[in-house]
Amino acid sequence: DISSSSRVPDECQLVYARVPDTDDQWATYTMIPRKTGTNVRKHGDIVIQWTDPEFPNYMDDESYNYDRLTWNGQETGGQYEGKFVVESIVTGIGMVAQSTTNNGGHNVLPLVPRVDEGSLTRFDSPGAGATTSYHNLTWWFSKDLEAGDELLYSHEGKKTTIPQSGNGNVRKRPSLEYLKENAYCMDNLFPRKSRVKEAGRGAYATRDLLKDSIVGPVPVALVHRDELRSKTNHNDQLLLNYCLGHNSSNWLLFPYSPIINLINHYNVPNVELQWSAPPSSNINQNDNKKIQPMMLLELVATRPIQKGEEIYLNYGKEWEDAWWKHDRDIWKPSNTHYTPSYVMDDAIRMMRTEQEQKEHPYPDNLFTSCFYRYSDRSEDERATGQNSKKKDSITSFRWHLTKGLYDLKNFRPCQVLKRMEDNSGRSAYAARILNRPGLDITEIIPKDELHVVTHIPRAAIQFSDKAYTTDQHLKYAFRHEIGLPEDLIPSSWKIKDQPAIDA
Ligand SMILES: C[S@@+](CC[C@H](N)C(=O)[O-])C[C@H]1O[C@@H](n2cnc3c(N)ncnc32)[C@H](O)[C@@H]1O
Repeated sequence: DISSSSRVPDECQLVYARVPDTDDQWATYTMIPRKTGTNVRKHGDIVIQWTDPEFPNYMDDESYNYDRLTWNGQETGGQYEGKFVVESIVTGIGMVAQSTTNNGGHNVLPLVPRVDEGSLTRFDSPGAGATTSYHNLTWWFSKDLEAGDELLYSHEGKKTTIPQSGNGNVRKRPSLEYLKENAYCMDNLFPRKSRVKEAGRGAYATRDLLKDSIVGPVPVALVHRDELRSKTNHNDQLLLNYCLGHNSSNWLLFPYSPIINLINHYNVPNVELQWSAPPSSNINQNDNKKIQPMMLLELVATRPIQKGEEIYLNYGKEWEDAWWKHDRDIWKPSNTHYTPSYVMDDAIRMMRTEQEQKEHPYPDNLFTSCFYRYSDRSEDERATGQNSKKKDSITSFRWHLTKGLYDLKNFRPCQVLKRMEDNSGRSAYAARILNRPGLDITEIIPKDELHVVTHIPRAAIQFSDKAYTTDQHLKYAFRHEIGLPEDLIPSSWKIKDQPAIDA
């Protein structure tokens, strides 16, 4: 019996609540007025890259949306993690805020995530590759908001089975009293390096939390185990480590509210999970392309938690056994030379030309990319391209900054041909621009065209990791879902005729 007042502490600024007068729509609301340009929260979301997803055989249906939870990988910088398709799961604000297709109707915008290994390296850590390197994707307000306003982000292509408003109609602002009584606080947690060795990042309490109070809402999406088996790779998808499950069921639950995904395992936990309302038993498991009813768990404090304490969930004995086995018997340190792209970008100020790289190659796992928009060419420049009908025509373009050019979707492979100095004595480069999978059609350079761009500043060139070379693809990366107590698994989801998966 939790008194409603303990759900939303007075200082809470961000809440999750059912939209008034709807059955199944949930939204994220601000409890205080907000100013344009300020951050939604100081810390951002993590991003999980789902690489080259595959249709499980039995889901042989064109409309099956493996991308129902996701953004296009090129929006988060994940485009090179896979060979063909990369879907980015922006868990947190990217999923609990409503998306609007209403042009200009949004009031929050995302920044790009930071990329690093979070101190777990492949040379010395059994945890390498078991957690995501994409983190701290922060959001900012693009409009002033009043207390009680709903957060809306702009997302056209997002398919989703998570109940969403979709149409982006501006709804009546609920009263603060309604939110105080019915909402869940969503800023009780913040991210920081975990105190657990090898665990990566962790979740910490923003404020003192009472025993039995709700630490946060845990809306979950249904994911099938088959979706997480990668045929391209020897290993399961990284997403598995962020899912809740039990080996009596092939259905996994992916929690998607802010910071919840960062909670680590400890066998003396300070929180546990419970259903807010038991999931409706009429969920058609084999039909999860359809809109699923909202499924919501609650994270409850099992003892008083002090501000600044790390939050721990007991992932269960099976998870712990799997981890120790991994640590003792499976993991091996990497012994080949490796420099990730973000380290190289800090280290190298002057880019080498293709010619220079013959003598002085970059590490094998890297290549260079440029921020460039092919569709920015002027009429004249287009004409030169079209007139030279002969094969292997060379077209050239002078790089200049246009609005949105540094969006990650404009990031594409390029080969540095020449280094020059611009008028102010800074290095600038000429590079051949190449295609990659996933580009918009207007961005694809025709096969026989050699498209050279001059005057590219160093800042518009960066190192990229080749597909399947980053830590999340390591052969020995740990993979195991978080153990959900069996009594939380609805009996209709349990494996009946099929043998249980051995984990
Ligand atoms: C849901 S994630 C938790 C967040 C993760 N620490 C991060 O930085 O993204 C689960 C993963 O965290 C790591 N982890 C959690 N608890 C751990 C522990 N007690 N010891 C080692 N690794 C742990 C494991 O890699 C596990 O697969």
